[in-house]
Amino acid sequence: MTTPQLVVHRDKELMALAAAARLITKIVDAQSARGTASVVLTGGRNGNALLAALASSPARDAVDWGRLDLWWGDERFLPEGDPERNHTQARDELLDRVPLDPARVHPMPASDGPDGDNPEAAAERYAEELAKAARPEDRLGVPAFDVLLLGVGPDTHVASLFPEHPGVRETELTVVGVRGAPKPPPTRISLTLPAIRAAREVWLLAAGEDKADAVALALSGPGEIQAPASGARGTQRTLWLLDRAAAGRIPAQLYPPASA
Ligand SMILES: O=C(O)[C@H](O)[C@@H](O)[C@H](O)[C@H](O)COP(=O)(O)O
Repeated sequence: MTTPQLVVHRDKELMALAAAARLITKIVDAQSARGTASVVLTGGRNGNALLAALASSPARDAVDWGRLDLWWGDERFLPEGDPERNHTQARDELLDRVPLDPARVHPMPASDGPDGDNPEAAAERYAEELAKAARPEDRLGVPAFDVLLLGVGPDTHVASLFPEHPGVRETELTVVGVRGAPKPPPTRISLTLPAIRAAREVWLLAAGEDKADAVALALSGPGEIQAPASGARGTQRTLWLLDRAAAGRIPAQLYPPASA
């Protein structure tokens, strides 16, 4: 697994702007090399701040929006259009403002969809959608995402994989239903760590003093069951995008020398 790389920015606003610029460049490079790009979005304040920064970036339309595949790392299992859904928030921040190809935008199922209020069935449906999009050479029946974004919770959760919960222990399925999540709402759908680890690059976003303990813990080597963020690694790159407040308790030997 790739060793985590750390980049520390002055504050959360600058982190969002810099992460958005980084993502634009990544997508442009992928589209130039392969004619397409795929990104997995995350919910939460930092994930949404990145999308907002992307939407207002002067370089925004360097991206060929019609050749971008968008997936989600997790979703709150609520009715379509619910303001609490990550998909709804992503649409408000970015998706409804750029000319995406709707066929290439893959929201996770809603609780009023074909599977009703059964998160396990909805998770299975999403796993099938991922498998259909995967190429023969992709591992696990998951496309090799160019960038998979993850916010990091104060308990070191990523997506909807919480410490010591069943979802973080899953080693076979690529998508799981989550019940009784400590972070409301309690019912969710989430990629599993094996699916997350199929991504070329995994970028973890953490800003604010309330994340300092989680960042220090996740980087200091406990297992992924106790600290799910520590198991979120890309096949080519694992990048932690932090602000100084969230980086405040990282062990000295890990603190990047050239931090902003
Ligand atoms: O559905 C969700 O809530 C997210 O996917 C979740 O994993 C989030 O990214 C983290 O909880 C960090 O959230 P903040 O960035 O708001 O702290």
